[in-house]
Amino acid sequence: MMLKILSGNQVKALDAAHVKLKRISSLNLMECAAAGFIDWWKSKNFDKNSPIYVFCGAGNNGGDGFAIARLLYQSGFHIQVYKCFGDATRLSPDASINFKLLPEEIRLKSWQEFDFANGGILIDCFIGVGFQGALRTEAQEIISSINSFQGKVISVDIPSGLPSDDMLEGVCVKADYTVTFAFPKLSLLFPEHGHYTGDLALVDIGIWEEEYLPFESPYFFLRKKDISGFHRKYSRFSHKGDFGKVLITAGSVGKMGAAILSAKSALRTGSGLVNALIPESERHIIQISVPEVMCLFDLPKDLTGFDAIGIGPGIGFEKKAELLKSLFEGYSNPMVLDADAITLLGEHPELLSQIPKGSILTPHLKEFERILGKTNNHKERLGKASDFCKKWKLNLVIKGANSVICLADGRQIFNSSGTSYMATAGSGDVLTGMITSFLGQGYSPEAAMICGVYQHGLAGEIAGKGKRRGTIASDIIDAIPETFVRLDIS
Ligand SMILES: NC(=O)C1=CN([C@@H]2O[C@H](COP(=O)(O)OP(=O)(O)OC[C@H]3O[C@@H](n4cnc5c(N)ncnc54)[C@H](O)[C@@H]3O)[C@@H](O)[C@H]2O)[C@@H](O)CC1
Ligand SMILES: Nc1ncnc2c1ncn2[C@@H]1O[C@H](COP(=O)(O)OP(=O)(O)O)[C@@H](O)[C@H]1O
Ligand SMILES: [K+]
Repeated sequence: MMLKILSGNQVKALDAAHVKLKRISSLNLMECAAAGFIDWWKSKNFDKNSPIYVFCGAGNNGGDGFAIARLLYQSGFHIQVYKCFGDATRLSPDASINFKLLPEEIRLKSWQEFDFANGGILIDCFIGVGFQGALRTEAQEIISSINSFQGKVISVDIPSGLPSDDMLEGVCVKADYTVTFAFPKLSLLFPEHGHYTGDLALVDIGIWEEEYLPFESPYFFLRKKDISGFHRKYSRFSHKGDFGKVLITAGSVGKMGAAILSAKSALRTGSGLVNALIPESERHIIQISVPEVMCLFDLPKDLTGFDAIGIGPGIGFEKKAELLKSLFEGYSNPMVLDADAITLLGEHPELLSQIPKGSILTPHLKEFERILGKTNNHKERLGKASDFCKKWKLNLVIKGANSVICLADGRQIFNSSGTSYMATAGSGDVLTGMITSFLGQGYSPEAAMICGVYQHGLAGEIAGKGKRRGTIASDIIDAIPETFVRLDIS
């Protein structure tokens, strides 16, 4: 089971059902959230001498803030709590109890008394998923002031002012870190909001995935623990035929790197046999750099012997629409379409209906526009992707941070692995090779995308750890085998 991403409106009902099931109080759950935050805090090793300012609203997000302030105070940190509400405001019941539990020494001052030129750490517990309507004037002022703070800002559950399921319209807190509870709120995964959310951490507050079952949502969050269930098991007697024979159609004059990267990635992901369809004039470069790959110079008449086909990286455009057509005519199993193949589909929409059902298209945002048209934002993009997948019975991987796997049945799965060090030429070619390889090993399109996308991100993390912005696509390939080790996949 994968973690469901619910809407902000569903959170109250989820919490209420959880509290009932576990026979605890909502106050216990708030304490659990605060304790989870403290665990994350400890993992960060923030400077013990740094002053900490906790900005609290009157709702349960503020309640989290009071509890966090108490726990940090007990651990010896220098805390001051600031209230973002007037004296006459009634606190939510749990916030009120946590307010009363605050030690006398760190009792509240009003946010207006705070000098935003201060340094240190500001914990933003002003507004959480209970944000509704348009921000009131004072709230706008508070948020703009928080954004003028010179130190680090940590938002609890969600940056205050960011709607949990929609695009930001007004102002919201710009956080360096967002520590969110139970599941990532949908809007935290939109690229447009990256500037506001900062680094994202997910804190488990003890709600099991089964407890999400009664709640409808097409969105899921893919984590490390989900991956092994999608993998095939091999036996001692497995032979190379069991690991699949794939065809990678990639590269052209001047772009043979794309073919090398995709083909090598397929091998490193476990394919038994990798054939590359390339221009004959370019054979030396690939045969020298990846001797394990066999080269073809013309599309074979019979394609049925291939367990999977991946097409697109660096193929160029000359006569390639015809190539796509021939592939679609000669092959009826799901294939992987990337890069130039996607651009060609944008120019030849009449080909969309001929793509084998269940195939996987892996566009980055620009390529996405070429087949699905312009979108104003990620929310709209997800909607268009869902309609497209259902209409054509195809799957999409919308690439980027938190790549989204869009399935033909409408489910959309956000990936959690990866690093910005992967924003480097050729890393998409690596993904094409990996997904094609899993498809060829007999994985369903869903399993191939899930394992491919997650492990691609994990390989990027492994490669990026030591090489940071010096990471190149070949480093990601070199790290693929280590991903099987980390996931304990034999
Ligand atoms: N038992 C629970 O329900 C739990 C809730 N938790 C926390 O509770 C939060 C949700 O709490 P609530 O539902 O009380 O809501 P919030 O505390 O997120 O939001 C309500 C507060 O925001 C203000 N606000 C809302 N819309 C506004 C607007 N347009 N302009 C200005 N101010 C506005 C309200 O006046 C109120 O003070 C979560 O984000 C999470 O941080 C966690 O403690 C986990 C357990
Ligand atoms: N900031 C990021 N965080 C995580 N992954 C990223 C990030 N930027 C890029 N990636 C990943 O790197 C790959 C880039 O693919 P693509 O844009 O096709 O590159 P190229 O065309 O150079 O091969 C995608 O899989 C994408 O998810
Ligand atoms: K907040």
